[in-house]
Amino acid sequence: MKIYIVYSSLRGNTEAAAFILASFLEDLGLSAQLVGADAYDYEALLDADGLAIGSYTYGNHAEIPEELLDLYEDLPDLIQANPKLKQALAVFGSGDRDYPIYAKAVDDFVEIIEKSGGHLLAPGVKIDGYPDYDEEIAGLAAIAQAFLQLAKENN
Ligand SMILES: Cc1cc2nc3c(=O)[nH]c(=O)nc-3n(C[C@H](O)[C@H](O)[C@H](O)COP(=O)(O)O)c2cc1C
Repeated sequence: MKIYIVYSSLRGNTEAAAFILASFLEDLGLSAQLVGADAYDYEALLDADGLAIGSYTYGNHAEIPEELLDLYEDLPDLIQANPKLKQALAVFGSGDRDYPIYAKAVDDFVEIIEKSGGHLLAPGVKIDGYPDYDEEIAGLAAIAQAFLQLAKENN
């Protein structure tokens, strides 16, 4: 099962979450390819079996960072073009609870996936700063478990 984790991280918090997710997947016998937003490749995702998106929240209006906008805009097409990926999507990302709108990029990615007919394997995971709260780690673990479940169903 080819799972891609496409993420962006300015200060390392979302990156840490991406690494944690990748290590959970590995522990379950699944392999994940970590892809920084700058190396995002539409063509590669046409062949993917799963995609986890990691996005921090930025800007004056709790925005998706610019480097992830291509992926955001491509998602409706990708979901239509790759039926495997359509069934195997997940979202996580770091924010800061002190901002008026917390980790909205996670909500935005969840929304575009659902609007495009994509299936989220597990609820979006919002992470306050560095991923160290139990519920955040549990959310990432739930994503990994859901990928494992899917891999079993498809075998
Ligand atoms: C200019 C600026 C704007 C931000 N706006 C938000 C925001 O609206 N909502 C939020 O939850 N976090 C906001 N943050 C906080 C970051 O999302 C937070 O620091 C996060 O941990 C960064 O993740 P990273 O380490 O993966 O880059 C903002 C940070 C900066 C510097």
